[in-house]
Amino acid sequence: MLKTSDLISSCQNDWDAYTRHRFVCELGNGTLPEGAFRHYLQQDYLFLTHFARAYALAIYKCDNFADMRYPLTSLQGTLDTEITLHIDFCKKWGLTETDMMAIPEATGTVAYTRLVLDAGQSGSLVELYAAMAPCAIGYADIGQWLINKSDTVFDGNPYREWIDMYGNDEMQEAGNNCAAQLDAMMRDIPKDSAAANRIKKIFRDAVRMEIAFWEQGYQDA
Ligand SMILES: Cc1ncc(C[n+]2csc(CCO)c2C)c(N)n1
Repeated sequence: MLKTSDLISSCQNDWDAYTRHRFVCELGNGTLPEGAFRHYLQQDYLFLTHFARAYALAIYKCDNFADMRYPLTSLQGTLDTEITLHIDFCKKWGLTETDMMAIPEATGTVAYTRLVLDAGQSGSLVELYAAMAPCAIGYADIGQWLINKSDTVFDGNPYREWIDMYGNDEMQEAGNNCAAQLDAMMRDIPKDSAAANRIKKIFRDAVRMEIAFWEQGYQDA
């Protein structure tokens, strides 16, 4: 039966390009140009707005109370942890929340978020989760990798809070829960079925969007 690990291995090159991207390495050793990080943060604020809507859409698509708990908890995590940290970060970098709301969405932000929302609107709940999974699983993987990487700089790294947030236990748990939820939903889908191929394509497209999201930080800064 189809598993999250199959989705990753079916696009391993793209997965590695996403989770080991130059942007990630430069965050880790503190050499990322400030403009690239500022641009990323601004766009990520807008990204998270739509990602929160996608969790709300997942709640809408659930047909029982028990299933609603997973997207509800994730939505709360996004609002309470990630968005709060972004707002604090932005203040530190001289941007208010009003400034951030007024910034136009970059094309990569529009492309990624609308791809996720379209997967949910036009597809099933499992397809929506497949589009959302690279986000939580990938960032947990990145956070843990950076925390353990020998050349990661902690003291004096301007991006340290970012590393600490994505490397902490709560994020690891969020990544594991996301994979477990997806595994449970794909339990009855045979590996080489048409349904499996559709899910693999959605997952891979979202991974490609994550790569483009890192890239746009450099291009538009
Ligand atoms: C482009 C982009 N991709 C992934 C994340 C990480 N992230 C967003 S929502 C969420 C789930 C738990 O809150 C996680 C881990 C990000 N911030 N920006």
